[in-house]
Amino acid sequence: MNQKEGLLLVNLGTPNAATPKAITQYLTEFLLDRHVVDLPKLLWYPLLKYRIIPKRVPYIIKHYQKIWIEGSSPLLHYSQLLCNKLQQRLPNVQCELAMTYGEPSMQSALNNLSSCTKITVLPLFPQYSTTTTLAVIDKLNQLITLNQIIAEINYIRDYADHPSYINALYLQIKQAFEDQGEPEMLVLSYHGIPERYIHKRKDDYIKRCKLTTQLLIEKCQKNDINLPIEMAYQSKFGKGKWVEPNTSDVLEQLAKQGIKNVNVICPGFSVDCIETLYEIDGENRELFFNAGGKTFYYIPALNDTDLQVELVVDLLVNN
Ligand SMILES: C=CC1=C(C)c2cc3[nH]c(cc4nc(cc5[nH]c(cc1n2)c(C)c5CCC(=O)O)C(CCC(=O)O)=C4C)c(C)c3C=C
Ligand SMILES: [Fe+2]
Ligand SMILES: [Fe+2]
Repeated sequence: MNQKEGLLLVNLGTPNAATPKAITQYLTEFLLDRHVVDLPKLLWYPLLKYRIIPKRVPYIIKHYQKIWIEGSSPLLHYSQLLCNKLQQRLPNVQCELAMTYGEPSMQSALNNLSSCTKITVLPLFPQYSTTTTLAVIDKLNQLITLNQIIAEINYIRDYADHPSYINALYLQIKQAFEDQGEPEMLVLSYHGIPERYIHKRKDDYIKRCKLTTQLLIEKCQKNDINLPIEMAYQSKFGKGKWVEPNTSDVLEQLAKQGIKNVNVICPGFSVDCIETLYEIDGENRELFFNAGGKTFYYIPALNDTDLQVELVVDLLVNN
């Protein structure tokens, strides 16, 4: 039988326009998913619709507008560029992009892959989490049942400790240091999660982030990059307790302790998005300067670089 192979890249999702309507639609779909927020629906739905969304949308719309690239959200822009480059690099594999929330939908990507007999699914989250990766797997499994898909499906659970990923991050850091000079301190900032998910769901996300950090530090030290490296968690949302330390607190403390020059990299974000371009390179940069810091450089995500393309090729080959 003629085997046709497909690769399905899945990222989180993002508004399709920097307008109140599009942002409302995106946030509503995303935050109603029980993988993301697990409060009882009867309580959460009215709170989200009448309190959180009306407050959040006017706040983040300005941020989205500032970072918008060529008519689209950076998350979609870079994910699409990556998918296009992978298609050129792998002419015998059909490459498709989907988002867990919004467009391009997983249903449309599966329709496009309907002639494939084997599909590898790569959630673009280097560290597994029930809030992101499991949301992709559960949604896809529902669609597979609904559409009676019989192709062989392989999921890549995560790649937090994959040598090609660690090497790509290391090379991205090395390049930044060559271009900008080595800073006094490097901060690794990962997206946070509510602390209760670690125990309630046995989410091993924090373990996976710590493993990436440990391997990256070892890789840097083996290659004579010996500056102090700290890890922290960003993007806290809502009132409950999230994992710590918080990136903003760490940066503020560093500046107050007299550290003048930092670089920040966000290893958990495969492509740049509002959380890296605005929260880190906008808000946290300003906070660091206000606390006494002098130089702040955000090291870009792997995006559609050759490093990221080759990383995905390696993940596919080893699967
Ligand atoms: C309870 C709320 C949230 C959890 C849990 C959460 C986990 C989580 N998110 C990412 C990656 C991304 N999140 C992004 C945006 C974003 N995240 C939340 C909330 C939770 N995330 C919100 C409300 C938003 C929207 C922006 C905002 O209002 O601040 C994005 C970027 C999307 C974009 O449009 O650019 C990414 C990527 C991970 C990896 C993660 C858990 C590990
Ligand atoms: Fe998030
Ligand atoms: Fe944020």
